[in-house]
Amino acid sequence: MSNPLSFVNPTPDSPWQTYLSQVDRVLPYLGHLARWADTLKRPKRALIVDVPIELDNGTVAHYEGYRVQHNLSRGPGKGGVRYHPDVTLEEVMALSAWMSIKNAAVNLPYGGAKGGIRVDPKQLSQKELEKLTRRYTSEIGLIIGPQQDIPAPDVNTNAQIMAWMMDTYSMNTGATATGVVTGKPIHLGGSLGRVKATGRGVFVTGREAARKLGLDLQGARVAVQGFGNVGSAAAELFGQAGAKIVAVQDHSGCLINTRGFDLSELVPWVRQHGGVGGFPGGEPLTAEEFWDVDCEIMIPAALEGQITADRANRLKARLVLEGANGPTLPAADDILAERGILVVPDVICNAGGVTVSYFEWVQDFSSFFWTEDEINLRLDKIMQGALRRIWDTADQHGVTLRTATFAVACERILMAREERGLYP
Ligand SMILES: NC(=O)C1=CN([C@@H]2O[C@H](COP(=O)(O)OP(=O)(O)OC[C@H]3O[C@@H](n4cnc5c(N)ncnc54)[C@H](OP(=O)(O)O)[C@@H]3O)[C@@H](O)[C@H]2O)C=CC1
Ligand SMILES: O=C(O)CCC(=O)C(=O)O
Repeated sequence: MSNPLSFVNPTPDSPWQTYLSQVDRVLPYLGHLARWADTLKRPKRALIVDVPIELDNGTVAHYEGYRVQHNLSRGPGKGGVRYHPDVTLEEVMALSAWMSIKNAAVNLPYGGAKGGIRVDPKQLSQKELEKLTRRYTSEIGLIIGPQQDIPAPDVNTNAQIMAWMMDTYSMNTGATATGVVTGKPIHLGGSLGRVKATGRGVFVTGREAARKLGLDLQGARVAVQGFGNVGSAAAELFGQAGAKIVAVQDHSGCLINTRGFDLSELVPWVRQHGGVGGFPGGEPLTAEEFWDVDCEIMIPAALEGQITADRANRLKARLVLEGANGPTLPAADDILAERGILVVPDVICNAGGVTVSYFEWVQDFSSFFWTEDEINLRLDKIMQGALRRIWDTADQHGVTLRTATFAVACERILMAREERGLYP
């Protein structure tokens, strides 16, 4: 059970505890900035809101919603909104903190924020989902805005939900504010390339990491957990590069196909049926067997805490690409490092989404829109440059890519904190 009233006493094995232990590991590399490190260990601001809606059957239901702004030293808050029955304040705190690190690692002019509602959206009608989104947006309207904090999609949220958020915020403030959220539909100020951007970033960082390992993507076997926005887009790009997607898993099922799935059939199947379960082009596996699959690349692209110590000991992959936020527990991280399995951490691996969100925000301000080629080229360049800098830091200190990413990012955040000073 989470302890929502304390920033400093995390629930064991919670995402917030994982994040705090990742910060502790970077302290030796922060030099004089380490004196500011406690700034990173508590969010700047955490808002809990009650979201009441009238259901289609006439009853009133209350949902708990959150928006946490972890750090705003480098710019407005930025980060997605998650709808999931397991969302807690502690989880949103961790997700917002990872956004601070991620945005700084890629050198975007943002702080870190994240939001969520504890709800199973699959139980709601489209009308109820719209009411929930609009009420939540009004409640967090106190702290969001194009220059304050800019939400975006995350698990179980999408362009339609961003459109409702943008419309609600605009109605409440009296002017259309396209820059208040990113990940919008294209004709409402959305950016080309945003839907697949996170998966593209996973692919770009994965391709660079594979090159370093001397791992040929042609014929490489890839396992993907979570076949939603991130997992499916990454799978398609690896497929196009000649890799074989040999195992996929989500809540609806877990499948293996050692010859490689036909993605031109699997992707539409998932769109139509809501999950991989029942897809005829593969053999069923148990959820636990997924972690034993023979593969070169493992892409966790679902939720936090999936790679436990036990699973880390069993993993066959040479390369783990963290499409999800926080998929690896700290003990598992150590085991993977000892076993020589390279992990490209979430805070750089899945930064492609927020990078194209940044492009969207910039395009909205200038009302001048770029082509998809321009977006993908700029994304590739930024991701490759950020990864190169992180790799140099890892080599310099002899640390993992995760600690190196934290070192680069925390230095940028704390330098901004120091230069801005403490007093109003
Ligand atoms: N969207 C984005 O731009 C970004 C997302 N991320 C991160 O990527 C991850 C996935 O997000 P996204 O693809 O957007 O979300 P989606 O809602 O599009 O997809 C989530 C996927 O994960 C699956 N899933 C959820 N829980 C489990 C579980 N316990 N075991 C197996 N599969 C599970 C879902 O399956 P089912 O529907 O069956 O539950 C679904 O396939 C999250 O960690 C998110 O924070 C990171 C950066 C940006
Ligand atoms: O696009 C964004 O602003 C944020 C995406 C996000 O939530 C994430 O990177 O985890």
